Amino acid sequence: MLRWITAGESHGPALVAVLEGMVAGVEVTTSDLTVQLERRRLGFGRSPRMGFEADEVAILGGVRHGLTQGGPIAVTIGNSEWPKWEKVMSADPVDPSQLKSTGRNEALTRPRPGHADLPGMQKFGFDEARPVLERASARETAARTALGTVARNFLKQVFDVDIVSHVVSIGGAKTPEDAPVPGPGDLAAVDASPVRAFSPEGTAAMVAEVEAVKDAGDTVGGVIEVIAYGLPPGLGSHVHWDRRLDSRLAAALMGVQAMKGVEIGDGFTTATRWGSQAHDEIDRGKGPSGVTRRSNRAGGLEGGITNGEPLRARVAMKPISTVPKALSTVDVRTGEAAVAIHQRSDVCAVPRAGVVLESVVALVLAEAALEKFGGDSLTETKRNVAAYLSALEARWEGL
Ligand SMILES: Cc1cc2nc3c(=O)[nH]c(=O)nc-3n(C[C@H](O)[C@H](O)[C@H](O)COP(=O)(O)O)c2cc1C
Ligand SMILES: C=C(O[C@@H]1CC(C(=O)O)=C[C@@H](OP(=O)(O)O)[C@H]1O)C(=O)O
Repeated sequence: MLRWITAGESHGPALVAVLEGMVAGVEVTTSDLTVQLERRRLGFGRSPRMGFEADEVAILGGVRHGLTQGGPIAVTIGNSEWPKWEKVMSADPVDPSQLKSTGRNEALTRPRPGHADLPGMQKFGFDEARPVLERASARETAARTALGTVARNFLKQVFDVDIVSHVVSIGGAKTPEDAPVPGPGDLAAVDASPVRAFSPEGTAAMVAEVEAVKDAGDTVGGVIEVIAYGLPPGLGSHVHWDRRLDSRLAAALMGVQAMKGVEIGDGFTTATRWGSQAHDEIDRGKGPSGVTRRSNRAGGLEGGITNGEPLRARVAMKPISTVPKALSTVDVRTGEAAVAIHQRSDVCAVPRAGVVLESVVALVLAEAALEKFGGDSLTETKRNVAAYLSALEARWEGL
């Protein structure tokens, strides 16, 4: 069983993350983590913090001499701004009426619509939003990205899997329907686009959209596609709802802040098609499992099991909730109508969210791979994979 957990506040000293259940012998270095954390800071529309946040990453346990050891892998990511926030995070919040000017340790009593602020205050009995927003913040996705890097390395070293993502749309600006999607080696080209889109037309349209939104003092969401190349058939299972890989991927993807919809393969479009146009017909072929498909509308999953085709998931992200243009709220201190608190914020985090989504997909796929193939060392897992794949091929011998 692979488990991952994170802790830490957005403006606390550091984020902490642990990955438990990874086999020994996976090559991973601090610089691998740094590369992915740097990618997560990319993108047109990112927050001012992403310009200076250094993501001071350290591996504290579970890796020696560049190899996982089979024990829990512990990572910390220091927050560059901690010295500036230490006082705010330790002091009692001050009633805004007692402050001469707005200050950082002002009690946050004007909850922001679209954030966890108000339901979190109600649920936990807080009279201001700071304790909620510190943990609800998507700063936490840095921790999942770091752990996802270990999972990504494992998948690459076992199966030569490549996980890529690209932005399909931002607001009303879209990649053209017939534009090619990135292949296994195209991640650098996607990252070179300011909005992490694969088509030049899509990039131009989305950059213009983000600029217009920013000028209007607004925020915007979009759709990201994640694709995993190189998976064998047989990960996940049809036998029970919580073993289905599609349900597990959807939970992990929806578990990322601001994600509001997940579509596997052609998803909602498939619901409009007739059956003869909806599925992926099978031919004998030279694929690793002796068959090929005429299409990949299912996005690589049938019955909750990978079928050997590229796995495709599209994820809808809502617009950033901290809208510069004032949103109406109620001040919980006075009960009166008010304008929601606003601090610095992303205008559009869709491009960088793609890197987070790749990481959570890597974690779920690594977990499913370890369930299917087991092993305590990378060598053992690889041996099990090789035996399985040769049994699949042998199925067709003489036919
Ligand atoms: C990578 C990333 C960056 C984000 N940056 C911000 C931000 O700067 N400001 C903000 O208000 N929300 C930001 N969000 C979204 C909020 O955290 C999210 O709207 C909040 O958790 C409430 O959404 P939920 O109801 O889906 O959890 C970001 C989300 C992601 C994935
Ligand atoms: C810090 C990150 O994203 C943050 C996510 C976020 C939010 O409300 O979710 C609000 C902003 O934080 P701050 O209020 O400190 O400017 C973003 O910068 C990060 O992704 O590393």
